[in-house]
Amino acid sequence: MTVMLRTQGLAKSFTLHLQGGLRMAVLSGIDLAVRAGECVVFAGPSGVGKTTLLRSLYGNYRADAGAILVRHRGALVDIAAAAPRTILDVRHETLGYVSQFLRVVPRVAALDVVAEPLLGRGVAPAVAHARARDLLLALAIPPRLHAIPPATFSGGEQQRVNLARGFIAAHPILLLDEPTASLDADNRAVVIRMVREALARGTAIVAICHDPEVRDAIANRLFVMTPCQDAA
Ligand SMILES: Nc1ncnc2c1ncn2[C@@H]1O[C@H](COP(=O)(O)OP(=O)(O)OP(=O)(O)O)[C@@H](O)[C@H]1O
Repeated sequence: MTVMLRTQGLAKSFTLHLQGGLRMAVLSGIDLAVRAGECVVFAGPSGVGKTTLLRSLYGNYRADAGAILVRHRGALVDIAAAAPRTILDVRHETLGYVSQFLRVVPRVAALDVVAEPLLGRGVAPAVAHARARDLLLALAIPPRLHAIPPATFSGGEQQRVNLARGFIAAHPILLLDEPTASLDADNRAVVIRMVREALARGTAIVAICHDPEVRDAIANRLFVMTPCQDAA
């Protein structure tokens, strides 16, 4: 299958300004390849750099060295070297990210929060809202909550709104940060089904997932990380 995402020699360190500019190496020599229809889950001890790697893949952190190649409109774009405008373009069309927590926009109803990625692609509002409604219902968000801004929702409800928003645009590559952390068993099962359906459509998925049951259910492969050799 086509490689959708590949890193080559990726390195990332943080500069600790409050510690006199001390540099802390977190990632070095990371070579990762993820194919269409494959789910790779990061594994390794707490603090090894799983979140740092996921955020780097999304372009949130600037890499110190190496490449992050993403298949975008049939060509490979290096996220590590791309201009901000290009990164936004890649995120819009190709690279989705579902964080653990919903970034709540004040006064925007849950239904609109979920429909927004489709509306941004020019999908007709009736179609986008119908799809958003279906996803919210599948994730057990009842209709009475659809018109309410999610600011007051429970942690689990917010996470499910976030998942619905993350899955609605069917990005070819999806980065998932603890997609089931606040969910009960029924909703975990729904998320597992959504991930498997996305994989069957050919989506390439990279995930951080501490729940062993969910991990076993979605992972085709573990990417085992070990503490950076350069770390002090
Ligand atoms: N913005 C930052 N500035 C400075 N140090 C950071 C920053 N983000 C992460 N770190 C450090 O980088 C290391 C890796 O953190 P990261 O959150 O990537 O680990 P993780 O493997 O995701 O851990 P966990 O499984 O506990 O969530 C940690 O030592 C952390 O303190």
